[in-house]
Amino acid sequence: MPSPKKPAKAKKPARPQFGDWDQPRVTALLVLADGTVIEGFGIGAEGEAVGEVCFNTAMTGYQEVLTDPSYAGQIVTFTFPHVGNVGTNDEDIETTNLAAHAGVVGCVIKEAITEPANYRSARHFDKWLKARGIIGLSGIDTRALTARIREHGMPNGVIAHNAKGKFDVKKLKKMAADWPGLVGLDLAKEVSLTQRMHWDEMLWDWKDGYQTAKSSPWKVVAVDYGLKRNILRCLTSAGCDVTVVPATTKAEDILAMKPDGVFLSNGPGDPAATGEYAVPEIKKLVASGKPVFGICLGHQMLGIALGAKTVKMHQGHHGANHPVKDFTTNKVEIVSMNHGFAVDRDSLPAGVVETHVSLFDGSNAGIALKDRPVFSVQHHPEASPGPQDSHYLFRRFVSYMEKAKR
Ligand SMILES: NC(=O)CC[C@H](N)C(=O)O
Repeated sequence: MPSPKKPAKAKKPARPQFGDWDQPRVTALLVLADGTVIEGFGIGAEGEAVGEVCFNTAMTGYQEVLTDPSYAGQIVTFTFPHVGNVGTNDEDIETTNLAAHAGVVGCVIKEAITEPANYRSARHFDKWLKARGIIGLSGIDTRALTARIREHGMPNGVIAHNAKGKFDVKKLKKMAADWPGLVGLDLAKEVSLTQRMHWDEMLWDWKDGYQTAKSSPWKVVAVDYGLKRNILRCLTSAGCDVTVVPATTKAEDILAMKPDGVFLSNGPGDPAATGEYAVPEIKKLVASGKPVFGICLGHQMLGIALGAKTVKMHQGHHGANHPVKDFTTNKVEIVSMNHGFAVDRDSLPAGVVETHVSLFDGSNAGIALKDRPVFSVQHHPEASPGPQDSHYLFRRFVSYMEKAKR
């Protein structure tokens, strides 16, 4: 009897392509502290990381967002669906501390990453994420996640990527639930430069790229709590000769450098937790009478140094189209924002005025001392990414230095 024909061996399905929508395989998870598990495709580095999950509504500038040290301890969900499609380059990195992995621990995007299409692109976004150790997840309904954050606040969560799709979900749930969160967390000195650095690069120009400053009459010391490079470029382009110093630098050492003004940078973590190395030193800098300008974390810590309190926000502000009103000019500017804490306006002591307010939710966006050239804003006037409406603040700082010198 003829032997029955062997059935043809079933063809193994092709290995799922990276980020392929039709493939059912789950290679990444976002596990929230309340036990919610969101399944997606892994991108970037493999591993697990815990952080606070927030959303950012900017339509451009993902590379700047992901290298902004203010995002340390956070997982960013991009509401714009196409992230990664213009690739990455070495010029759009925001952190000053290239040695440290300063910035987000994870990112969540909707669509699969396409091949990069931009003349400035040097590297595929996926490879870049991997090289920076950023764990990513794609292919989920980022609108639903955003709506959830808007309603219930920013949850703590774990982002996990495993190419084999193997996860210990119970362990990840515990990891997310056990993480104490950003309140009380001091992260500024983790991301700060550890050595002084001189800065003379100006803002990017379409024709010439980054140029070096030729004349910089105003000597500024910038304290790096997680500084963004574009802030330094804005200072340089406004005529400042900038020396960046580590977060832990003493006020005496800063003043010994004889600056015309002192700049307090943005940065990650809880402003009320930065401890002895920041707020007490800022108090001394204010007492010196020198012009002082603070941005974001610098604004919040200046607020504390002046006697105000900071509070944790419900969903925070992370985007590039937030309206803010400047009471000193009565003008509205569209700004870039990235913060989860805010200065409580009701706690502002006598002598400190509110100069700016967020027109989204009425939260404080700027303060100034009545009798001294000391001021700060909650938003990011360097706008990287974002509109440039607030660049005038760097000129305001220079005008204070001019006045102080006269
Ligand atoms: N961009 C910043 O400087 C952020 C400040 C602070 N870490 C916050 O979340 O509010």
